[in-house]
Amino acid sequence: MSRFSGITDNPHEGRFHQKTGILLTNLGSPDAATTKAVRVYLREFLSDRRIVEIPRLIWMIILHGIILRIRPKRSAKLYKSIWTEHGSPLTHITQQQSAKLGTLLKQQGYENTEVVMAMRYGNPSIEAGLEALREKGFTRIVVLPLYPQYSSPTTGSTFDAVAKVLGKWRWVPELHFINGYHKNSAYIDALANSISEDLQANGTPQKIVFSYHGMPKLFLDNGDPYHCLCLQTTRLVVEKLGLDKESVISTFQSRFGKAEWLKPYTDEALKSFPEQGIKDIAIISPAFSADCLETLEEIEGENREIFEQAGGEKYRYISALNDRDDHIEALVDVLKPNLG
Ligand SMILES: C=CC1=C(C)c2cc3[nH]c(cc4nc(cc5[nH]c(cc1n2)c(C)c5CCC(=O)O)C(CCC(=O)O)=C4C)c(C)c3C=C
Ligand SMILES: [Fe+2]
Ligand SMILES: [Fe+2]
Repeated sequence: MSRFSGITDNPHEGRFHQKTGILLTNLGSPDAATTKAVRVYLREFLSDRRIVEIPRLIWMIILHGIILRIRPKRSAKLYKSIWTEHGSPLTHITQQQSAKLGTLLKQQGYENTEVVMAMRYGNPSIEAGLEALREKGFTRIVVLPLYPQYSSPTTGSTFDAVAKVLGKWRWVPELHFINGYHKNSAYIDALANSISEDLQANGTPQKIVFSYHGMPKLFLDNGDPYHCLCLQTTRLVVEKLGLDKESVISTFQSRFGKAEWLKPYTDEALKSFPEQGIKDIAIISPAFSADCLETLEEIEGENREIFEQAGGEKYRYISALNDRDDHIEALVDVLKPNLG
């Protein structure tokens, strides 16, 4: 058998058309909200060298000896609390985004495009997504990871997965990899719109918290730009809305393990607000392009409780951009320079 795979029924001229396949990716979820499915998912996720950088042998002992014995049960319970009739919110919303993006591209005149969604961990896999595009004859592929702020554990890891698959292909496609869009003006507009809609409906809170997914501080120290890109997104949204700088804060959530992560931590900030007299807040998570465990359970549930137990009175979560029209328009804007 050959080392490299290919489609062998090439109709010669037929495969050289200028069609662009778009692979829309996100992080991924377990296949079900069960301990077993979560264990499979976490094994793949936490074995990724971009996610956990501690020496391999030590990490494998910790992962298989401790974490995969304890965490799946706990995480499955959390997943159960957010699971819907369509399954994982993250997967379902990514499917909706993918369908709407495909339609909007066609409406805007990009007839020769097709969108396929894939997940970095779990299903549908990046390999399946790329294979589907190859089967359909796309020899030009744009990969758009739905992480506005580049980071090595997310965007970098998606690149690894794409490269691993394409490294086995005989005919490597013309590849465009979008490594972020944290300051794209249409993305900033969509965030600003979602905030101003909330302010109009619910009034202006004392503080707007921009809570980004965290990462070990060591990644920043070693050159990961994510922290700076997050702060830049916040600044641009604040400027767009003409907000007072003092009325917003950028924080980092979802700590994992004992090492120091990016600060300030969301939960600690929320706990400290009421004693400073800040009892009315709105919270938004711009790094999540779709609602998921980390927003629906952690921000909506756990963090609300922390704030209220500390004496907070009004707490509202502003949803991820999900399949809002202005979000899908922003994705088209991000894609445009790569559509040929
Ligand atoms: C272990 C280290 C982790 C790093 C570094 C990390 C970075 C990171 N993650 C996202 C986006 C998401 N993460 C999600 C879940 C999740 N993240 C980690 C760990 C790290 N993430 C774990 C172990 C989990 C699984 C849930 C759990 O068991 O607690 C999700 C949600 C997935 C879902 O199914 O809903 C997203 C999305 C970003 C943007 C990021 C960047 C620094
Ligand atoms: Fe994460
Ligand atoms: Fe920074």
